[in-house]
Amino acid sequence: MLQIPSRIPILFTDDIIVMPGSSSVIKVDRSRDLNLVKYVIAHTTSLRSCIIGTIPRTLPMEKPKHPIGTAVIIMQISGMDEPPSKYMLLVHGLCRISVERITQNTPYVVAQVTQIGKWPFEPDDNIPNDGDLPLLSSKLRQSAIQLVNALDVNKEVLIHLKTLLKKLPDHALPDLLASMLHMRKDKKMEMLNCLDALERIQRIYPLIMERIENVKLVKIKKDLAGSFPNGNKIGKKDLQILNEEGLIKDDKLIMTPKRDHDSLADGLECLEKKLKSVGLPPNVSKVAMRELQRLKKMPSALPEHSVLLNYLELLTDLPWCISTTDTLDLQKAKEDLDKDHHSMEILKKRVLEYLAVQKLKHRGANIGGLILCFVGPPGVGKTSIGRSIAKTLGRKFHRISLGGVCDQSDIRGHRRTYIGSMPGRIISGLKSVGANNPVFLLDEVDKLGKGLQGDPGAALLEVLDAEQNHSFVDHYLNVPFDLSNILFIATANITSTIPSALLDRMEILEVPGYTEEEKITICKKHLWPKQLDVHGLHNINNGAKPDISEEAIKKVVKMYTREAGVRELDRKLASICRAVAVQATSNSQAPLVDIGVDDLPTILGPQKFDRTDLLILSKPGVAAGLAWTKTGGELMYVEASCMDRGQMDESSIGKIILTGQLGDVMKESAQLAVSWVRSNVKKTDLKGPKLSNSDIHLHFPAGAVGKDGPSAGITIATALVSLLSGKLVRSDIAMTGEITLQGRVLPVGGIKEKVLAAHRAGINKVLLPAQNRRDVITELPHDVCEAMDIQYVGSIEEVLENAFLDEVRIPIQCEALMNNSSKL
Ligand SMILES: Nc1ncnc2c1ncn2[C@@H]1O[C@H](COP(=O)(O)OP(=O)(O)OP(=O)(O)O)[C@@H](O)[C@H]1O
Repeated sequence: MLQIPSRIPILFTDDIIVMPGSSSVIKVDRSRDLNLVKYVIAHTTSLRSCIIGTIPRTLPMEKPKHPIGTAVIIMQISGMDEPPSKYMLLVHGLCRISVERITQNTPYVVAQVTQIGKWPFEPDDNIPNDGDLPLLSSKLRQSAIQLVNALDVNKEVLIHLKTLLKKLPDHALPDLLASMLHMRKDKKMEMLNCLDALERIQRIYPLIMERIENVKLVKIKKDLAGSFPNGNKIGKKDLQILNEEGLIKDDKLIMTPKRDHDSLADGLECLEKKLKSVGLPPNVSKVAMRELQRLKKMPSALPEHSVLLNYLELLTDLPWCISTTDTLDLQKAKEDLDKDHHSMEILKKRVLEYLAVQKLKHRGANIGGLILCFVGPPGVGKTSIGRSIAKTLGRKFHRISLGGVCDQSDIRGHRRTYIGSMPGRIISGLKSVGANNPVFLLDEVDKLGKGLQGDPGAALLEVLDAEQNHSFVDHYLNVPFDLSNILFIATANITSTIPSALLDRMEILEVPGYTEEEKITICKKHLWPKQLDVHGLHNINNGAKPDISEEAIKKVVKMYTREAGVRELDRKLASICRAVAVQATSNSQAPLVDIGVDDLPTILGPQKFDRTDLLILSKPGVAAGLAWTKTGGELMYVEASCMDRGQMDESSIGKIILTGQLGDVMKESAQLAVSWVRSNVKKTDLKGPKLSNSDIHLHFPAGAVGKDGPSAGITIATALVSLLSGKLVRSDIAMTGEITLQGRVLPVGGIKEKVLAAHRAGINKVLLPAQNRRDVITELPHDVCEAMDIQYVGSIEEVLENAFLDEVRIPIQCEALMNNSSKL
């Protein structure tokens, strides 16, 4: 027995009135309704267990005290979470409800409701089985079957409808018929508000009879059409004839279906013409024509009708043979790219190479689909250079944000078997740009999720694979579309979370963070003029344009931001522009035209960072390392401490305690460093605690941020040696490098980011693995190389030589090995 909960979430509907026993598609795009989808429907484990109420929206003056609505279950949900968010819900009506009171208004509406009646297929004891009702009901059932017989529908639909009409209990029949008939909203609302079963039958019966008449008339009209001079249009004279033949009542030809039918027929004709003119490939055209024929035979009242119509319209909207012409002027392209973005030389070079090849391709050469992937910290311009590449090439641009996408139908679309199904983002994107060779920016490809609904990464593989993507089949479209002309550009912060098969198909281009000098130039040339534009400050007070001094920019970069990219810097400039705008529009103050260092504290508040806020290492057991994170390089201190082993501990060696959310590789690296220290610092004359008698605790602040990778190896070893020797590590030195059991120092990644982070933090000396010398030469800007004292180390011994203020004499056991290690 169906029991509706007494408190259920409510969805207000505009045009749709859901009748009990019928299915409807509801569009959800208002914010409170979107919240309902996000917070309630998306969180249920099974969609069908989620019962909500739908209430038709009424005008304020006719608002009833206890509105009547329908309790529904959700059958299917589809849509986009990307702004502007929009969902389509396929719902099935259960029974009427009466709203007693609204108990919650935000973030979505919840109401206390009373259930009215039962589920259509449940026998209702309150309905009398003698008297007028069964009699009228059987008449209605016969008429409904007569109407269905008269309709021009295919055999299966006919059988289905007739079985349904025969099976339905008396009390549910009028509701189902009301959902099938074309009725005005107010009439349908009256049906919903009508709580008496007999009265419902009395209301629907004349409508069914009228519809039977209309269908008959349409048929007669069709038969007679040839004999009228106007073809399908019936004139006054013709009406006279029809009247004489008794086919017209009260001088009126009530033909709601006639109008629908005609406009529909016109629409279908138009659609057919379009399908023939958009250049569908032969195999697609065959499918389209077959579906069109099916559509023509289908009654428009069937939900599948609109599904098929939408599908065919999509076929006409897709750019099957529309493409933009590439601008292949290399010189101009270089100028354009330089104009939009400072630095980023590797990227620009690669784009120019691509253009050169494209130019040759036009002369007969051929290259496979190109997929570039820009990897780098946030705010370094990965997305915006993608946009500028499209502009340079003269192609359309479309951005697809993949962050958090965990359903493969987001990429490949939903199968068309359900109402409310939609194509995937690739096909939707092509529809919106209207050209088949756009630049598609797949943003945040490293944040693709994996959910119960399949792996979107696998779906992307098919999109990006040059071998397959010339015949990509979207589930909704169900015919192949050639994606090989699209220039795909992906962006990511890190490569480690990109599925390896996907990574394999992309050409990785690293976009490292900027140096201070680069940031200042970007600010002067790009960000400041852009912010002036955005804030309408290009022309304040007699053409004067606010200017910001280089010193002020430098201070904002150094003291108010600490980032690899320029996003925060951009935000700070926006704050400055807002302050200037306020002054420019207030009558009491003179407009601020030259912004200097002294204006910054009033506008931006106290500075956030201080060059001198580096840790002055005042205790043994601490060393500064350099870490690479997805937001750029960072200075990371490693802390080591020793304590007596616990009484209960029977083992011969002390424990190693690691804290600071370390990944597996980093844990192993810490163990390696400890083992090296244990095995090489034995016969010691060191003053600190003895390793063999102690538990070692290594901590990596900040504890809440996850860390991984082997590059902290030499820093951990240095911190331990400092602890054991009681000597301080130099405060002005930072290091990075992987350690081996033999004490060799191996190369690590992210060198540019790490050195820049040290530079930003005011550290002047860094220890880097000898094998990373090449990266420093090729990646680091000259001014940073000049400013930094970079020491290359091949063994941990060399690290220790450089890391301490006074020389630390460590009696290393296998000295010969250590001395040779840098040559290994
Ligand atoms: N080299 C540059 N020259 C000019 N402007 C730049 C440069 N680098 C970044 N910008 C500007 O910085 C802002 C942020 O860039 P963008 O949004 O493209 O960063 P992103 O690397 O895509 O970041 P995320 O990884 O967070 O998506 C943009 O306004 C962009 O124009």
